[in-house]
Amino acid sequence: MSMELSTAAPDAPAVADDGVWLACVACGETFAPFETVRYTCDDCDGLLEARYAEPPTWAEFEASEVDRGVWRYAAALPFEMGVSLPEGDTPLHEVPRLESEIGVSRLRIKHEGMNPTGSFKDRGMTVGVRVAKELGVDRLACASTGNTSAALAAYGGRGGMETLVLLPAGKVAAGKVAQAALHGARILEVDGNFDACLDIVQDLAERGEAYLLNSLNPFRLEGQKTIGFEILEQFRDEEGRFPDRIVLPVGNAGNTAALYKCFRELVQSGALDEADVPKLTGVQAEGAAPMVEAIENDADEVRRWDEVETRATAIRIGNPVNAPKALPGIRNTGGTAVAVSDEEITGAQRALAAEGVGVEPASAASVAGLRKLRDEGVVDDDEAVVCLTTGHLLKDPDAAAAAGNDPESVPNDTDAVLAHLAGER
Ligand SMILES: Cc1ncc(COP(=O)(O)O)c(C=O)c1O
Ligand SMILES: N[C@@H](CCOP(=O)(O)O)C(=O)O
Repeated sequence: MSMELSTAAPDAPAVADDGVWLACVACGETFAPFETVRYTCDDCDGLLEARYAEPPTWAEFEASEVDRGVWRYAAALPFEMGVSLPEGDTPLHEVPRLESEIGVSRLRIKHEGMNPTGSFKDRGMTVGVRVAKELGVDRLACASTGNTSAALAAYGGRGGMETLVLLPAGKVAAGKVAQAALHGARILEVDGNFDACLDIVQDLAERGEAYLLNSLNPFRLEGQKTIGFEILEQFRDEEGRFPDRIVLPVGNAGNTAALYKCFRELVQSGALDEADVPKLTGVQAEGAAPMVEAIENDADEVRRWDEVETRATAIRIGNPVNAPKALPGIRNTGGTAVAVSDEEITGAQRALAAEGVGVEPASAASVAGLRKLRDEGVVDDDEAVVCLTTGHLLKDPDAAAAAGNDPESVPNDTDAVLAHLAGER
């Protein structure tokens, strides 16, 4: 089964339902999409992806009844509408000071922290929960470093379903645990890292105890694919040109896989020239960088890291399950991957915040990675770049407080406040 950028649109197999089916990216076997719950290939256990008889065109998006957000791109999704809050339509910020400091021809920040629960996961959940309804399941579950659990709890709650989230104990930022709790999820804290939580959730799903809504679920990635459509439309409207490169943080590698799928579908329909496909450039924290290791070693598979650590807890992941989809995405678009230190991440978080863009640490990894690749000469000064920032600053208030200014105590008196500001004590 080809994961090449440029392949002809596939003919619909007999199992297709209204022009949609699931295909194994490893062996090519096809499956009916909504007949039974399935996450991986029955034959070889490979990853599945949704396929469409008609890949999408810009004209279909422009003709959409929904004028913004994820469901504007329904022509590229398995349904016309999902369980929606609504999500998507996030801003593409200009950051002139960072642009000139890093030294690229154009830099924009796609701030996915502006989604309803504060991260890109909402785009996946609106589709994933819709599919869960189609399949008739009643309990949804995920493993999470935090954001997936917040989105699952909100969208599952909205859909009137039971939600169960497994978190690595003590390793999830406060804002995210609070979201999952208030949106009504049952929270299980596991004495292990995210990858261990995902192993358990996969076992639960295989035993039919819950419907898994991590990015191993191919329909989650269909929703996340709309980040790509939106970036291309926003960037093109603004400048009449597509970005040369999209830089993004990588954890479980779902977004990398989803963006690559977006580009492949547009190339298939003729909506995007292969030469205009942005270079997918992944960034990981040094303490959790198995994808970077695989790219640097030109390896076909990613080695699972059992010990992972980083201040950017959202990407504290050692076994990126979407690697078989994401590695071709990086390679076939001419991109690369780079690891950054926690200090570099915090520096980028501060620089974004100074321009009014508040992001959580994992999100700032994209900007830290761009800075590093520019310093190393991997990124050219004439490139137009979009950095994806994946989650909102308030997700991790402790990290924000630690990276920001300390509050100063002053007396309850205006003259004393003025004296304090003038440097007298
Ligand atoms: C804020 C944030 N950024 C980045 C990532 C990594 O995204 P992906 O797993 O799609 O690589 C995650 C979760 O994995 C996240 O929560
Ligand atoms: N950062 C993620 C990790 C799980 O990723 P998923 O995309 O596979 O759900 C999170 O927020 O939990």
